Amino acid sequence: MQVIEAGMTAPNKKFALVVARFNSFIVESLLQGAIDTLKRVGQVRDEDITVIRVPGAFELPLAVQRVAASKKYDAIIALGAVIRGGTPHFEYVSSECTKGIGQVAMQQDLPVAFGVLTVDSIEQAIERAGTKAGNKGAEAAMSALEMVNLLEQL
Ligand SMILES: Nc1c(NC[C@H](O)[C@H](O)[C@H](O)CO)[nH]c(=O)[nH]c1=O
Ligand SMILES: CC(=O)[C@@H](O)COP(=O)(O)O
Repeated sequence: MQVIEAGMTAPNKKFALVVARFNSFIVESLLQGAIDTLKRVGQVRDEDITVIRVPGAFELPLAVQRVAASKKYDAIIALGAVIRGGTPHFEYVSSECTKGIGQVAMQQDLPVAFGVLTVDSIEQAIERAGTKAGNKGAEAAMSALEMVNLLEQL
């Protein structure tokens, strides 16, 4: 049996974090969690981390696509927080964001970690942005670190 899996340190890799500004009081915690993970776990240098900001989650896919096409980065981490309101708008924003980001990863053959919260309430968002349910930004960074190393072995 052969098992292929990868480590988490990536000291010579470049990472782009594409960050939605909407619900910034949540997303900034996701961003800090992601950056902390890249540096502390991945040993990624400060100069190898780039943050790109967009208005909201709906704009993430286009920016992620442009960043991927630049061929400047080894992985992308998309961060945002889509919080259900009183209309079906949540469904459209979250589905288009999710689908678009996934398509970029496949089309560009590049690790694109999904760190976008899609939650029913602010409380759920807070729980997943560094409190009792962890930090989805940090989790996305862990995925990016592993995938960068794994794809080099495939
Ligand atoms: N309601 C949320 C949004 N809505 C804004 C859209 O993402 C987009 O910026 C707007 O429709 C203009 O194109 N965005 C989030 O990131 N989170 C939300 O909860
Ligand atoms: C995800 C959204 O777009 C949502 O926050 C907007 O709220 P509403 O559905 O009340 O307009």
